[in-house]
Amino acid sequence: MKPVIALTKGRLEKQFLDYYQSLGYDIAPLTDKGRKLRVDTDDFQFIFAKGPDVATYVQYGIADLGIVGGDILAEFQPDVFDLFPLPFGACRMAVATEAGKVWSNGKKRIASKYTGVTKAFYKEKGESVDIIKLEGSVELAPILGLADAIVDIVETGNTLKENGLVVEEEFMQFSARLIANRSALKIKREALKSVIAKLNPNGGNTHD
Ligand SMILES: Nc1ncnc2c1ncn2[C@@H]1O[C@H](COP(=O)(O)OP(=O)(O)OP(=O)(O)O)[C@@H](O)[C@H]1O
Ligand SMILES: O=P(O)(O)OC[C@H]1O[C@H](OP(=O)(O)OP(=O)(O)O)[C@H](O)[C@@H]1O
Repeated sequence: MKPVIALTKGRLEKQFLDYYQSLGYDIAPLTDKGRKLRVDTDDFQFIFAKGPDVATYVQYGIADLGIVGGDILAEFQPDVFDLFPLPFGACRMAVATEAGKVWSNGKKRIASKYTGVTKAFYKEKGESVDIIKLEGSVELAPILGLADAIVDIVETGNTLKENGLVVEEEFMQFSARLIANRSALKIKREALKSVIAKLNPNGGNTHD
């Protein structure tokens, strides 16, 4: 049985494919897959899913390995083994507000896709806030008056800038990560060891 890798669809998928190709793997079966969500290559079976679902497939052992953003691990804290960072998908978690925002004395309203991270961040600060969950385009919330600020990931800063927002505080840094199912690491140790080493940007020194 080939190892099963769950890959986050979209942005990380594209960046992973470049990385995977740079390691000498043939990416043709993965780029020519059409709408298929499960693809076999000579080395692996790949499944394509949204980030939080990648973590779920790995946690439940459907996938042996997963490629997922560190932001997803911070938000959902799945029970998986976090092997090592991969050299793509770099971004930061930040609080952002409208430029020149004047804070009132009331309880702040914070909009975010990352409600778990947001809650933990303000708890650590000892500040009580109202958190509003959004699914995307969170930069709209302060502009339209839904929230005082957002907590979101920032890469280039272009989305904030083009929407008149500025970073107030950055508090976490992420990249894509290789994660593994905990029991697969033990049971399929021999089969997984060499592929994990091959996917390791540091040449396999991290996990034995
Ligand atoms: N601007 C960004 N720069 C770098 N990494 C990002 C950026 N946006 C997202 N990521 C990373 O890529 C992962 C997947 O993001 P992506 O935008 O492809 O999916 P998504 O957030 O589910 O959005 P969508 O609903 O549009 O698919 C995130 O979990 C994060 O780790
Ligand atoms: O700093 P930047 O390089 O501009 O990147 C940051 C943007 O990228 C992500 O959004 P995404 O494109 O995933 O869309 P979403 O709003 O639907 O989550 C994130 O939520 C920011 O909006």
